[in-house]
Amino acid sequence: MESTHDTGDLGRIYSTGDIAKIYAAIFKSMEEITDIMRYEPVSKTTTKNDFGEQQLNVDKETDEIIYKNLKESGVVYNACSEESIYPQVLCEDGGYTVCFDPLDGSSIVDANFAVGSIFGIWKKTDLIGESCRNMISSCLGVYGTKTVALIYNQDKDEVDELTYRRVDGAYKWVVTEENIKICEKDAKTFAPGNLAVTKELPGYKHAVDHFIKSGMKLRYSGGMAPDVYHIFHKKEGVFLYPGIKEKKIAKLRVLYECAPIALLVEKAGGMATDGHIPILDLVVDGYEMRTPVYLGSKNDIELVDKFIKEAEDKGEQAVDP
Ligand SMILES: O=P(O)(O)OC[C@H]1O[C@](O)(COP(=O)(O)O)[C@@H](O)[C@@H]1O
Repeated sequence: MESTHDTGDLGRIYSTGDIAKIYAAIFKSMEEITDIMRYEPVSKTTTKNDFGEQQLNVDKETDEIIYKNLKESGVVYNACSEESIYPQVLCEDGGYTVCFDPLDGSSIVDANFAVGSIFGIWKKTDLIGESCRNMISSCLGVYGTKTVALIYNQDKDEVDELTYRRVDGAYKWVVTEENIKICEKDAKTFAPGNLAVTKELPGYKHAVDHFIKSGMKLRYSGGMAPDVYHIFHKKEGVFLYPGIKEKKIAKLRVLYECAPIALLVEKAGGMATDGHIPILDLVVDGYEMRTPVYLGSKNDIELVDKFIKEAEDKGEQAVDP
C-alpha cells in the first residue's frame, strides 16, 4: 500500500502549532507501521530491549520509524520508548517530550492479533519527578482489521477517533467519532489480565469472581491496545492488569503504556487506577517504572479498588503464596 501521507481530517482537529506537527509525525508513523504489519514477516532478533526482553524485527523497525518521524517534526526535544528507555535528544530547540510504546502486543503479533502503538506527549522534561498529570496529550493507535487512533484533543478537551481509510483512491485519516464517552455504569464486558495473580492478590480474585458472577462477557485478546480500544468503541467495559508492587511483578509500564492510556480514559469519563490512586497521580520515579492498572467504566473500577482495599484491610492472605 502506497502511503500518500494525507493527514486528512487531522488538519481539521489540529491545524496549527507544534502539537499539530507532533501529531503529523505520529500519524505518519502509524501509516508506515500499518504497512509493516500488513506485509512484513515477523521474526526474532538476537538483541534485547532495555527491559531485557528479546526483540522482534517489528519491535525494532517500529521504534526506528517513530524516532525518525519525531525527529523530522523539528519540535520534539527528546523522546524515549519501551524499546529504548533513556531519553534521546532529537532536536535541541524542541519544546516537547514524547514517550511511546512502538508495538504493544509483541507476544501476539505473530498470531495475527490486533496490536497497537501508544504515545504520551509532555512539555520538554527529563520526566523523573513529574506527575503523570503533567502530560498534555496522548494517543492510542490500533492496527487491526482497520487502523484507528484515539487522541486526546486538548483544544476541545475531548477524546476523538480517527480511522485510516481509502477515500476516492487516496489514503487519509477520517474523523470517525468525536467526544467519546465511556459509560459510568453497567459494564457488560471485562478483560482480566494475568489471572495467575488471583492466587497472590485476594482483592483481585474477589473482583474477577464478582465480574464472572454478574454475567459479564470476557473480551480479552492479550493486547492492552486492542483490549482498551474495545472499551472506547463499545463505550463500556473494564481492563485489569494486576501486579504486586512490593514483589515487583507488575508488568505494564507507566510512561509508555499506562499513563497515556489513563489520560484518554479519564478524559472520556472513565477511571484508571493502580488499585489505590489514579494512574495520573503517579510520580515518575524511573524510566522503567511499572504499575498495576485497572481501567474503564467508573463504577466498576471503583468496585475493583474497593475489593482490593477491603482485602488489604482485612489482611487476607494469598491463596498460594
Ligand atoms: O500475556 P501477558 O504476559 O499477560 O501480557 C499481556 C500484556 O502485555 C502486553 O502485551 C505488553 O507487553 P509488550 O509491549 O511486550 O507486548 C500488553 O499489551 C498486554 O496487556
